[in-house]
Order: sequence, then structure tokens, then C-alpha cells
Amino acid sequence: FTPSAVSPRTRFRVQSILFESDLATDVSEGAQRDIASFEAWASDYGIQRSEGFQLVGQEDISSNLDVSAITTGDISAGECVLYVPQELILSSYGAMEQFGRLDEAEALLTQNGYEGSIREYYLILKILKELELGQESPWTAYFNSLPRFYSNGASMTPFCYSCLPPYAAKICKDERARLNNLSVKRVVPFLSNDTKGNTKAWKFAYNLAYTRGFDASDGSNEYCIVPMADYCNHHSTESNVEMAFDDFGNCYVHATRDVPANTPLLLNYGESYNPSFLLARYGFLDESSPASFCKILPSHVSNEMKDLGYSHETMLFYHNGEVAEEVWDHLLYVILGETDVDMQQMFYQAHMAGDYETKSSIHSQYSGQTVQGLIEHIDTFLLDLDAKSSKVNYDAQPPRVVCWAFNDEFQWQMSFSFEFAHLWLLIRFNTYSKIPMPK
Ligand SMILES: C[S@@+](CC[C@H](N)C(=O)[O-])C[C@H]1O[C@@H](n2cnc3c(N)ncnc32)[C@H](O)[C@@H]1O
Repeated sequence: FTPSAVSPRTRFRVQSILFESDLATDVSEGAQRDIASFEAWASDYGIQRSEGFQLVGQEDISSNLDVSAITTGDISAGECVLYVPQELILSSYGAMEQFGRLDEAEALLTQNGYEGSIREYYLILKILKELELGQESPWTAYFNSLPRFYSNGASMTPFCYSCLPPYAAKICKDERARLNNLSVKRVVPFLSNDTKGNTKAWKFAYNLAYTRGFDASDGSNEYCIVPMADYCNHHSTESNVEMAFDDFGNCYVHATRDVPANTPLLLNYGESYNPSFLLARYGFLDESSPASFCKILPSHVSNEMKDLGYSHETMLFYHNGEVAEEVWDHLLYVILGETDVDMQQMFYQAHMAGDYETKSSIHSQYSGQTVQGLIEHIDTFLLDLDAKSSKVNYDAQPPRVVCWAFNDEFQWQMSFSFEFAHLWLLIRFNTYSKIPMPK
């Protein structure tokens, strides 16, 4: 469809006076989502959708609602499915302009190592200010439509972290630390003391900024939330829509391929090979990911290891059971470091020179040890996973991960007993089959 040129700017009021001590949006975890009022708000404020664009909700067994955008009509590649006027977009640069730069807050964030989160910080402040404005805020109907319950890293408890594999636990804890570090309030002159002290509101604003905010991808380095576009769920390999912005900052969502009727409209949230990132940031396990980061974590990553490809993007276990070359290289490099440093250097130099013949001859010489090393890693991982899974007590007062497991028992079972363990067993099987048969 072609969005009409007129955008209802005049209806839009951004007032920075008055606040209500009781927030117009109930930010507590049990609050119901009001999707109907949001849809009415969206059309009142000039959001235009293609005819079949719909929001559909699915409740899990704990009555948490996941809402996603689908199309009920066929869409051709390149077609516009959604138009969102610039005035409705919650933007970090817009917030910086509205409030002015807060030098002291920025200095504190930088001092604590969070200079990379300054855009998100302003977006959080913008959300808090609008929450404070209550019914005076144009975004209240939008806020009331949003989830309040989150199962991402920032919302987990120490018990949850102890149930996760080490790498996932680490980045989940990092999320929690960021939530705490971004709650810089004392030096914010335009928020009321009530809002500054409302930890639930800070958490809601943080989760909103981090689970629904995206880079504007127009070269502006803008970080923003586009109401309605943010109802598209994630898919690693079969995303079918993307966002684009015109010179005035209006957002258009286009189909990137032909989309048949009754299909979810899906974005790619990024880091497709790192399910732990998606769990930590967004609170779900991505079953669409084609591969998982291999969690052989050395305590120290040297420059040589980096040259050999030690990174989240390359150290992969593919979900068909294949193991990335970088994983084998890494295992061999570590084994050689413990047994024959001259050979280790020869292997490293061969890698750097692109001499695959030498590399592969060293690999075959040490294949018994590398295969054994990988099997040990997988077995340790599986045992650890077993121990962690057994901690999940469905009858206990549910902490976050248990809740999360309980919310969608199958997701938990699939993710831990099937998705992960199945994957790891598959790799173990493939790995075994590579061990030379004893003579
Ligand atoms: C940008 S919002 C998408 C709209 C969201 N589903 C809702 O109910 O409002 C991102 C959130 O949607 C959920 N989500 C997105 N993609 C998902 C997926 N592939 N599987 C499970 N949950 C997903 C996660 O809760 C995530 O934090």
C-alpha cells in the first residue's frame, strides 16, 4: 500500500509540565496488556498498515501474552506493510534534544564503562518522562499495550544465573549490571522524585528500550522505538520485513521477500549465531538460529587466538551437527601449546600464510587429541546442563528462570533437553565418527 502524505502532526502534544505520582501505566508484572486501545490509538495518530497487517496474541500457561504482527493477505517483495510517522517514534536523539545533554550523567556512565549505552540512557529517560506525564503523554496507550513481565537477563535473579550455562549466565549478569548502572537518577533535573525512586518504572523503561529499540539503520546512529513495527518478532534465517526511514524520520516497514497470507512478519534482531545474546537481551531461546556459539572459553584470549578466529561469529556448532573449522583450529592450538610450542608456532604461521596443506597435515597428526578434547568439552557441558536442569523445581515459589520454564514448559524442555542437548549429542556423535577405528 502507499501511505498517505498527510501526517497528523497537529494532534500530537508533547508537554513537559505536570506529573502524576500514580503512573497512568501500571508497570507491575501482573498488569494486563491493552492491545485494542493501542490499535485504536495507532490509527488515530496516523500509523498506516497494509490491509492484512494484524496483531495476534498467544497466551502461555502463566497467562503472559506474546503479541506478534502477522499478515492475513499475500504481500509481494518490496511492498510497504507499515508506515509510522516520525512524531510517534521514541528516539534517543529526540530525547537529547528535548532534555539537553546531561554532562554529569554522561560522565558517570563513561566512568563506569557504559559510554556505549548513552543513547539508550536518553531513551530510558524519555520513557520515564512520558510515564510521569501519564494521560498527558501521547504514548500512554502504547505503554499500556506492552509486556510487563520479562524473562531476560536484566530481570533474572542470582538463582536464575546459577541455572544457566556459564557463558549465558555471564551475559545475563552483564544485562543486570547495565540496568543498575544505567539507573543514574540523582543528576536528572526533569524527573520527579517519585519517578526517580520508582525502581519498577526504571526497569520497565530499561526493558522497553532494550527489547524494542533498534538502530535506525539510516546512517544517523539513531536508536529508537517504532511503535507497531516493534510488534514484529525475530527470526534468524527467515525474517521477511525490514525498517527504513525517509528524510523526515518517518518509518516504513517493507517486505524483503514474498510473504504468503497468514504468515508472521519477522525482523532479524541480529547476532543470529549467539542464542545466549538473544536470551540475555530479549528473554527467549532462538530455535531458528542456524548455529550456536561454541562455548569453549579460554581464560585468556591472546592475539594469536584472535587471529585463529576466536570470536562469537566464527566459533560455531552448526545445528546440523557440523563443527566450524575455527573450533578445531582453536582446540589444536591449545593442545599444541601444552605439548609442543614449536609445532604450535608452525601451525599458527601456516594459518596466517594461508598454507592449508601444512595446517591439515598437523591436524591429522593430532586428530585423536583434538577429537578427545572436543568430546570432553561436550561431556562436561552436558553434565553441567544436567546439574543445572535438575535445579529447576516446578513446585517452588518460582524464581525467574523457573517461571520462564513454567511459562512455556515445552520451550524449556525443548531448549534444554532437546535444542541444546540434542545439538550437543549430535556433535558428539559426529565427533566420535571422526575418531579413527582402532586397528
Ligand atoms: C520487539 S518485541 C516483539 C513483540 C512482542 N512479541 C510482544 O509481545 O510485544 C521483542 C520480544 O518479543 C518476544 N520474541 C520476539 N521474537 C521471538 C521469538 N522468535 N521467539 C520467542 N519470543 C520472541 C520476546 O519476548 C522479545 O523480548
